[in-house]
Amino acid sequence: MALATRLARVTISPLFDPAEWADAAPGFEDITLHRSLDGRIARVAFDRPEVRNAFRPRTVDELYRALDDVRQDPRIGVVLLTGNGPSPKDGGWAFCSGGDQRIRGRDGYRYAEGDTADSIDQARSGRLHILEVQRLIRFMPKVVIAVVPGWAAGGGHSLHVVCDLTIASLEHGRFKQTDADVGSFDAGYGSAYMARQTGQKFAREVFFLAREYSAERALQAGAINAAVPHAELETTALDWAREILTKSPTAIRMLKFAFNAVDDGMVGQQVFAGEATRLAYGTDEAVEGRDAFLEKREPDWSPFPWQY
Ligand SMILES: CC(C)(COP(=O)(O)OP(=O)(O)OC[C@H]1O[C@@H](n2cnc3c(N)ncnc32)[C@H](O)[C@@H]1OP(=O)(O)O)[C@@H](O)C(=O)NCCC(=O)NCCSC(=O)CCC(=O)c1ccccc1C(=O)O
Repeated sequence: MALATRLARVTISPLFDPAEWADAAPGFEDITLHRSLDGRIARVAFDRPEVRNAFRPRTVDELYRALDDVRQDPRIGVVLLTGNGPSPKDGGWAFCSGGDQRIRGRDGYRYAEGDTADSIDQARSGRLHILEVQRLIRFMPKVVIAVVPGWAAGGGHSLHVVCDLTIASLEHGRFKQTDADVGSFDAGYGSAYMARQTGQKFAREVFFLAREYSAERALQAGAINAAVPHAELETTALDWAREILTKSPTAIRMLKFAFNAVDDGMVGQQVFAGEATRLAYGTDEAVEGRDAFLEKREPDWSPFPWQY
């Protein structure tokens, strides 16, 4: 979007309550990142409403940086992933409409100075690193809530699927898996994990027919957690986030990785096991093993029974 148009937008979204959030993190062009005033909730938002929040490589780079930043912030327990809006062009709302088709090349999505194919940087190869963002969401030990104010389409649909929870606007939330319309296919979490959530028949319908579904229909299918009045979307998401923050961080972390493990194969086991090992390091028994090594003596396991 041209700088003048960006400056002309006085609020990033009517759903965004400035009283809840500290100043935006600087340095991003295609997304916004805010932390709640108490620093415990992050709001990461696509900020390309004029193209239904489609992502280009720069968007994905920024999204990865923002999510990794909040992943490493020990104060943050919940991340709201959403889309700013509405579109200044036609008032339409979007969570995300997937890869920006204007700069899609034969080897993935291309870096470009401007918005269109004529400004593609020929020196850089195409990317499909939204999949890296999917993995970051999947493996971060925090709850990620997709807050869907409008369209979740294509790769944007996949992103909502991979988030831990989804809350959508009753009036404007729309779900459409357009991959097969544009010769793309998310053969990973976007499809297989969706089938886990809703069952094979509905997931195959969503992908094979690429129809449009309302938030109410998505709720009925078990694809989302809640459909709420548009004006209450972000306040509801904040309420859910604050409720989650009343829980034990360790319990939530272990639960997320336990939910993941069954579908993530040995990587899922590894992630869960890594957290279990860290917990075990906190015991006197593990401390004895470390100390014995450092003191060049045999470990004394006698104080530690073979628990059952
Ligand atoms: C989202 C729509 C259904 C919304 O329809 P509507 O409300 O009628 O709005 P439009 O008039 O169509 O759109 C307004 C405006 O936005 C432009 N636009 C919308 N989406 C895109 C987009 N994705 N890229 C570029 N531009 C977009 C649109 O052209 C209009 O511009 P004007 O200049 O005003 O005319 C509808 O817009 C729609 O269907 N959009 C396309 C959705 C789509 O097909 N997305 C790409 C799917 S493939 C993908 O996402 C990447 C692949 C990928 O990520 C992936 C690949 C492999 C494994 C995993 C993945 C993964 O999914 O993560």
